[in-house]
Amino acid sequence: MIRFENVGLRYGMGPEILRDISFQIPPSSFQFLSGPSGAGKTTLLRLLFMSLKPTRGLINVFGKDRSRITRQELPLMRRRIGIVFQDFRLLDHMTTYENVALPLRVRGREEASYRADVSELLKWVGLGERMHVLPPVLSGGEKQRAAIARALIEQPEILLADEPTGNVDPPLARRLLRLFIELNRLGTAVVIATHDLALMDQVDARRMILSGGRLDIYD
Ligand SMILES: Nc1ncnc2c1ncn2[C@@H]1O[C@H](COP(=O)(O)OP(=O)(O)OP(=O)(O)O)[C@@H](O)[C@H]1O
Repeated sequence: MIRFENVGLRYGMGPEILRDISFQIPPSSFQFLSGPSGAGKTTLLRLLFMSLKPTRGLINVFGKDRSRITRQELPLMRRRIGIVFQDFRLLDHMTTYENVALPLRVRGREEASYRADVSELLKWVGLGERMHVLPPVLSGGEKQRAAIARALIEQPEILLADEPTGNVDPPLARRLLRLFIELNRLGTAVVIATHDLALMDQVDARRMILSGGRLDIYD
């Protein structure tokens, strides 16, 4: 589904943050991406989401060579990838419901065609009662779940989540993890960047560990 071959990345003239990174994300797989702070987890997620280009190596996304994907093709490809950013990136002047529905609205879909889907998804992440409030009044965990719902509304084939349990207490972290596992059971590939060892210990999943610019994989 996504394949990296000897990928390297440096920002500007800086040092190489990622070096000779090779791995595959198979369809319907579940993996954690871990490593110390500054190891390059967010950078690797950005390469997966195609918001960064590698400085060397090959990246193949859904059968296409990344270097041949045009700017025009990118939005369509990205629709197949859901991403939850570390800082959520919710729009404060729109309700939770509107935030989640936004990707569909942008595509010109009629509200009547998606209203039930958005409501159902918000109920699934436990925000049924918070649908019509603005993000500033949501708790950190609620914002996190709203961001997850927005990433899932277009039924992506792969979900990338950057420290999704970073701002929540352990019971909520377990609940979010159950949500990701359930999503994975339904067929979505999941990549969770985290340095929460306790979280990783709860699932027997593949671990991709970044350190010193290199990636080690433990299946
Ligand atoms: N836009 C940028 N320009 C220059 N350097 C950057 C940029 N973004 C990240 N870096 C550097 O790249 C390295 C990796 O950063 P990255 O955010 O990918 O690490 P991380 O593993 O996600 O860290 P954390 O766990 O703290 O979120 C760091 O040294 C960081 O300072």
